[in-house]
Amino acid sequence: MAELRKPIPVKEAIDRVWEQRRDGYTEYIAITDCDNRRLAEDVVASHPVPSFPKSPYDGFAIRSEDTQGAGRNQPVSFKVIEHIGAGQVPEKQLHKGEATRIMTGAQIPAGADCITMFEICQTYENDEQPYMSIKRKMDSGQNIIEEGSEVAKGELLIPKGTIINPGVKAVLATFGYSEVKVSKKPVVGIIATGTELLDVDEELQPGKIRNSNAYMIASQITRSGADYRYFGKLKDEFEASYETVFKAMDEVDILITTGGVSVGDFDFMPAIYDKLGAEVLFNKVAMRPGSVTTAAVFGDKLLYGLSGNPSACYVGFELFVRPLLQHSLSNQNPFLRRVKAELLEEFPKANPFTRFVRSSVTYENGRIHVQPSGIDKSNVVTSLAYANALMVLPGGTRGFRAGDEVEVLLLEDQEGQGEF
Ligand SMILES: Nc1nc2c(c(=O)[nH]1)N[C@H]1C(S)=C(S)[C@@H](COP(=O)(O)OP(=O)(O)OC[C@H]3O[C@@H](n4cnc5c(N)ncnc54)[C@H](O)[C@@H]3O)O[C@H]1N2
Ligand code: MOO
Ligand SMILES: [Mg+2]
Repeated sequence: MAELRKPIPVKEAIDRVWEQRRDGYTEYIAITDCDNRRLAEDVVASHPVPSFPKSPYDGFAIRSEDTQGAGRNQPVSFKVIEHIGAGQVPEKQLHKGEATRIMTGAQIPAGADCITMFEICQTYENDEQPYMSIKRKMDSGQNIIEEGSEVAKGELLIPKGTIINPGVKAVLATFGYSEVKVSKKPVVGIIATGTELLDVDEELQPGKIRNSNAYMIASQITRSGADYRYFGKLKDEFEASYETVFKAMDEVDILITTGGVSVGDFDFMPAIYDKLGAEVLFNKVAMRPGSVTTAAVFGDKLLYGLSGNPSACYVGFELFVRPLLQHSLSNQNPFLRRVKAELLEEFPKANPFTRFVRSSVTYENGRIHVQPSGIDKSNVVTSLAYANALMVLPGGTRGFRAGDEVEVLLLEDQEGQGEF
């Protein structure tokens, strides 16, 4: 008789692998290459921004006290003593009745305490000496971008773990990070098992299928920010499979196999764990799909035996592998973000085990809607194409109606959350 496995709750299975998490390594890479990587250190302002007081407009720098007598019929005149553009440093200090012609982004000259825009100034010349006049009073500090008004030196700007997007990059460049310290991508190995598997470029043959899981897992690994190494597909043969698994463990941080973990006559993964002497953390989880998902520790590395059934394999990766990769990439919120959504169509199946339904989340009029993205069977591959979420239907529930509120895990969200 086939071995009877005792299912453990999903949360407990996640806790068991979570205990095995490893901190990742860091590396420096060029700022041009760091998109979508995660910062491995806090970005702290090494200087104030701006680092000098500057003009927000093209106009004139003057002393506000010189405008006190100005009015609609009372222009006050200034002698223009210098002319500077952005990048030039003013050389002259302003005294009573003097102005500097100044462009946007240029440093404010000593003595000046406000900027008047060109649009409110009259300009003229007298004996080739330029002058300007204005007909309104100015306040001290008016139209001046003060040193440090945006950011003070020493301020924490972006915490470690943040994904580098265009805005983060602008900040990195502002503070001179030509090289950026990022979390090194962990390397995850992939082995597909199954005598029935054809390569993606092979014609279909009787009884055979193309290996879709290896490509799917590689893509999930990439989506979660890690690197993968593909060790190929193996026939269901014990010795050769054992050798490949044993050697692969040496070359990766985490190893994933797909297929061969159940109780079939050609499911060799359990025997491989045995021969390795790996400590099996679980081999049955109270969930659908993916109940056969297995995790084991070999040396200081985790070995995942994901199901061969495509949807079960997919869900197993997202629930049990992804959070550890996120941790090693220093994401402070390594778990999938969970939100509430309104179910758009009925889901009549009962759920003896917690069910993770491949689903499509849409946003309409500020509300989150969800519906299954296709056939809800473990062996189905096509429903994965439109899945951007997993609907979580707790074990013991008897089916759901359209309009019910359900929880969903967002698969393409970058923020995540702190707990499962
Ligand atoms: N007597 C029992 N039979 C089964 C049980 C059980 O508890 N008792 N569990 C079922 C469940 S649930 C699942 S899920 C599957 C898990 O099977 P395995 O993980 O052992 O995977 P395989 O047997 O190798 O393959 C299952 C299925 O998936 C296809 N497959 C495999 N690899 C790939 C791939 N790389 N790309 C695409 N499809 C793949 C394979 O052809 C099979 O159809 O076991 C149930 N049986
Ligand atoms: O491990 Mo299976 O996915 O529950 O059909
Ligand atoms: Mg099997």
